[in-house]
Amino acid sequence: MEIFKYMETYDYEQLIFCQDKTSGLKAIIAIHDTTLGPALGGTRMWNYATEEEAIEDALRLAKGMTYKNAAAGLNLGGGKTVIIGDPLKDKNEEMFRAFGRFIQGLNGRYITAEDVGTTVADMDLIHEETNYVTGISPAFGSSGNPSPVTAYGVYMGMKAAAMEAFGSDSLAGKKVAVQGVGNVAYKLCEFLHEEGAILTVADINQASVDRAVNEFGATQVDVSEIYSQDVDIFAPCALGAIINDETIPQLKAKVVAGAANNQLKEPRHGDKLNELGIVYAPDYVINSGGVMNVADELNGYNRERAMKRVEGIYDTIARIFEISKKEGIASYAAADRLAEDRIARMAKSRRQFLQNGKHSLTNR
Ligand SMILES: NC(=O)C1=CN([C@@H]2O[C@H](COP(=O)(O)OP(=O)(O)OC[C@H]3O[C@@H](n4cnc5c(N)ncnc54)[C@H](O)[C@@H]3O)[C@@H](O)[C@H]2O)C=CC1
Ligand SMILES: O=C(O)CCC(=O)C(=O)O
Repeated sequence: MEIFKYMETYDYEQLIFCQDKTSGLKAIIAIHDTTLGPALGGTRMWNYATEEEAIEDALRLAKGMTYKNAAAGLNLGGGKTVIIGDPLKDKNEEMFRAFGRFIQGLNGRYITAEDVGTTVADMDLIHEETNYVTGISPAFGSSGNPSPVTAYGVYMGMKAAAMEAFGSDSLAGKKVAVQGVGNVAYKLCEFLHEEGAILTVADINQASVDRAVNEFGATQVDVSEIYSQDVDIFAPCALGAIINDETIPQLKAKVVAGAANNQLKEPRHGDKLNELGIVYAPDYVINSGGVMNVADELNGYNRERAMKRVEGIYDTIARIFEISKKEGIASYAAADRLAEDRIARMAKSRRQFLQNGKHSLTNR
């Protein structure tokens, strides 16, 4: 991989490698764009097969956060960290504290949070060394685990997508197939069940499935059968790249709305959904409740204020469908346009401010 070429092509600002021999820390912090503010994005811990794979993941995820934060209306840029290692075997206190010191060294350019493989307890360790961390324990006056809030945002976004597809945002009686019933989807299923939706679930973890079956009357299907269920809504809440050439022909659902990041294998798969008249709620918008929640900590956490912002995901998704129809583009492209326009407007207004400042200085 030619790193500088890649960074130049996709406008990355900074890539930082952090190594600590004592703890075994090998972390890569990618900062994509800080036009809107400091880069905020979680830390993923994963057993990457190669260093190149880890770098690519960090870069790809950081760019995703630029778009997610911009579309969410946050004054934050995009960044992400990957730690190379097995989250079940390789974690230790020194590792997260060493990582905290590296973050502190960036003096606020990057703020971290949880992601796959990291927990609130890990964030608390980072917090021993730096304040540039969110998603720490409620004991510190913070927001804690973001998953239930993410789930509420997905529920709101799913309602907006139902409005678009069915002319009503009521999910009562709607059949929903949920792929993966982990932290986010468990809570999503609770919201859906309370409203009277009929649930079908699949997960590689039988205990997670059993919980949804017992508590919400869900029907279990094999993981390979979740795409082809005769349902109204497909909610991907596990893996990325699950909307692809193999799965699209299987879909009977009229709506795709779920929590998973990077759902489209390639942009053309979003175009295909659009051609088929399947309403797709763009992933980084519908799942932005988590980041809205942790970002609220930066102003002194207020649950009510955070939830109010998360509720707004309904309107943002509805607006994206409007842009999509008006411009004749797929919803994923409309979401990108919304995010890019906001960044461009802010960059312009900042430039004007700087120019004005410079003129007044020159005139003195
Ligand atoms: N937790 C949060 O606040 C946020 C989560 N997301 C995304 O939402 C998704 C879910 O996140 P969490 O619930 O936190 O993760 P999780 O790890 O708690 O849940 C994922 C579930 O998917 C299951 N799974 C894995 N492979 C599967 C397969 N092939 N078929 C069916 N199920 C499978 C796992 O067993 C697990 O139960 C992820 O893509 C994550 O990146 C996005 C934004 C925020
Ligand atoms: O939700 C979080 O914990 C942090 C934000 C983030 O990294 C994400 O939304 O993917």
